[in-house]
Amino acid sequence: MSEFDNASNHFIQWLKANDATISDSLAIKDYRSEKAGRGVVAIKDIKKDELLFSIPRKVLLSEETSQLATKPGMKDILNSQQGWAPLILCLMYELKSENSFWKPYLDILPNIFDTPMFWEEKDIDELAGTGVPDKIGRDDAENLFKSTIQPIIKSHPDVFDENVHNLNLFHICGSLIMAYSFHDELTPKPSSKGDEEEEDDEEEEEGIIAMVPMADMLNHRTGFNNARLFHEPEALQMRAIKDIQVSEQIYNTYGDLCNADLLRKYGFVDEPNDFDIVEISGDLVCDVSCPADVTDEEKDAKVTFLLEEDVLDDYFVIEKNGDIPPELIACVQVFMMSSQEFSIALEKRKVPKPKLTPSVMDKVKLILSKRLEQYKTTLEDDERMLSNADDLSTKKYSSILVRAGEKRILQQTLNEADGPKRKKQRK
Ligand SMILES: C[S@@+](CC[C@H](N)C(=O)[O-])C[C@H]1O[C@@H](n2cnc3c(N)ncnc32)[C@H](O)[C@@H]1O
Repeated sequence: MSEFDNASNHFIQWLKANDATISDSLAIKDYRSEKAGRGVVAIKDIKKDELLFSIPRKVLLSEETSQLATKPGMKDILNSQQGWAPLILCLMYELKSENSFWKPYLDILPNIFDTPMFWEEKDIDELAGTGVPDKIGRDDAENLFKSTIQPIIKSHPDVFDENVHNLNLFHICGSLIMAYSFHDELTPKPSSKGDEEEEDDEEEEEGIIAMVPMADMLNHRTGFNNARLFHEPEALQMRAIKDIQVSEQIYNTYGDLCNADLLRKYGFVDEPNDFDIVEISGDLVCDVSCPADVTDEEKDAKVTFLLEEDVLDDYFVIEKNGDIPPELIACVQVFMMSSQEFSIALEKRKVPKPKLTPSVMDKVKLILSKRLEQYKTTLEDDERMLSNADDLSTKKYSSILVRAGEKRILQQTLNEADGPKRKKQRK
């Protein structure tokens, strides 16, 4: 048996020895040939609602269960930290602890990732224009390490070794939490933490953030979700949500994610992906829509007004259906206003009803065209490269799929805008 399969078996035995139940209708499978690591496969037909496995909470790795919390002073430190910081500290500690309770689990987790966080500049450059580069957050992560994690590590040499518990390990743990963790809805966050100052939208979910061995062995494939994790009082239970045939892969869902987010968080993309979107920055909408002679003062006043009225955003999202968000239309209308019209709107504090008049439509089309110009290649270039996908590296292939997906939405929206019967906008 290969070392890879040995580690998987050891992990399953460890789970069972710690009161997890695992159906004999499934097995961990090596999907490395599909660049998907381990996954879970049905080895017998499975019926909808069937229990696939049940993981007792003592097996979850979190700030509630990690041995780190039992070290002098550590519980208070963990309780005082927000967001991912407590779990990052626990994971850093457990990963480097030879006698960790979770060793059979930690042994099967990766320490190399395909996410753009670890890409070289030249590879990230392939994503220019897409929603990915601005959200990689390498600097934010390193600031968290320097400002919060490293001081705790340095001031506790009895527990941590700053040469071992270093930035590299921090990045590994951050990536694991990004791609593997769950929110355990029924275990509340420790009480000393407010909900304020959360770092990321991931943290808005209820409950404590935890690593859930086995639940995180399921891969994701857009449109193929056939299992779901249920948070029961006694355990976390993965159940089939559809009939699953023998030899089919069992897929959890990581959410309704566009390819940009799948790549950024998980390092892979799906084709086709019905959840693809394209983002248009509020800045672009403002720059294109304001009259050429507008003063900076008036532009700022319009921006402030639209922000206060909750209409302007950092980004507007166009989904695959090509609907132009009504908020974007309203912003265009306000930016296009003359000084006099804007004074009246400001006085009445009234944002106009979104209406795609021909002049507004012209601006929207210009916004879409300018947005397309933000990419370094055309959609035709991308389609040509995708037709010779065998010649492409995985990074390049994923990047082209992300940018082509966005451009297709832009192009289709533009085509529809030019068409004789534009769909009625949703209100
Ligand atoms: C929650 S883990 C799933 C288990 C993982 N395959 C493993 O071997 O540890 C999430 C990671 O699995 C991989 N993955 C999941 N679904 C995938 C897919 N459809 N294609 C490629 N990789 C996938 C990605 O590396 C992702 O970051």
